[in-house]
Amino acid sequence: MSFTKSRFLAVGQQCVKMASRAASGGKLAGKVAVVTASTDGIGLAIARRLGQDGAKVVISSRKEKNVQRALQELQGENLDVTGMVCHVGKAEDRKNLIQHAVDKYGGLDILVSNAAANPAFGPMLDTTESAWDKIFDTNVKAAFFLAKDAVPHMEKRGAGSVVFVSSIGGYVPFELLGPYSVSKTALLGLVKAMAPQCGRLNIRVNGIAPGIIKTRFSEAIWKNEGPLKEQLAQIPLSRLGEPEDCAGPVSFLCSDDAAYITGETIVMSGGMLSRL
Ligand SMILES: NC(=O)c1ccc[n+]([C@@H]2O[C@H](COP(=O)([O-])OP(=O)(O)OC[C@H]3O[C@@H](n4cnc5c(N)ncnc54)[C@H](O)[C@@H]3O)[C@@H](O)[C@H]2O)c1
Repeated sequence: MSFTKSRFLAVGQQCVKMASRAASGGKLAGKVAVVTASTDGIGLAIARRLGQDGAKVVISSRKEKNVQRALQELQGENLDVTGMVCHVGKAEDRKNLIQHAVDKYGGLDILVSNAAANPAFGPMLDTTESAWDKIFDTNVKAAFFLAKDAVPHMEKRGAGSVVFVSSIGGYVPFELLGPYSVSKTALLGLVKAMAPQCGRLNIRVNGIAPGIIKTRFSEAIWKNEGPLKEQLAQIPLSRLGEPEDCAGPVSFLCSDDAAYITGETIVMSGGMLSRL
């Protein structure tokens, strides 16, 4: 089957599933979720899916115009969403984002930490200290401190779910994305480090590790025939991932279906990780 035809069929199946999810009221009904960097790509798909599954969702990104565009799009789909600007590297923005969810919707049940920076592409030993700091401040430090701000509100609800967006690069580093890959390895550790203390508060902490997903981040691969062919040869499912391939597993992790899952990271790479 051609790539386009299989994608067409996958989209059709997704539409059928969306209709049945809406009809059932949604497995996240009554939950309040915050998703960072959610005006585009994987974050937007996650926000949309949590909303389709019944959650009230607070979206965010660094630019007001992107927040407004995404809000219009999601509200146009009849989803219960609000949004605000949040640069996750700024402590005040992180606190305001969590507080916005509590003020607007009365509490917080779900946090998806999706924002990531990647200013350095090239050999590991060419990494500058400022690039290293930016990557680790955004991808690791901000992710932890946002979760730390969220936990007391989840504790008040008696339960909660935190999901960190890592990468298959966290398991097997991409050679030319060294510091980024190490930051994603740190998130695998953060999931495990937070799970015990949070578990005693009935707050579950998990992660996802996407493979190559078709977003702006990976366009150097999918917009060029050579690299695309090379990568597809390593993916048993013979296609790149779509943002929606990440969204379903996140919704599952945040739902009661995953009530006994914590400290884990789910890989969605079309089988690629098993080949690396
Ligand atoms: N696309 C892929 O192939 C892929 C694979 C594995 C993991 N991921 C991860 O998925 C997540 C989403 O990536 P994506 O592919 O949708 O595209 P992306 O890389 O464009 O998403 C990252 C988002 O984070 C935002 N961001 C960066 N710094 C920020 C900050 N300080 N505050 C708030 N937002 C900030 C960016 O504006 C961008 O929208 C990232 O964590 C990325 O590392 C992506």
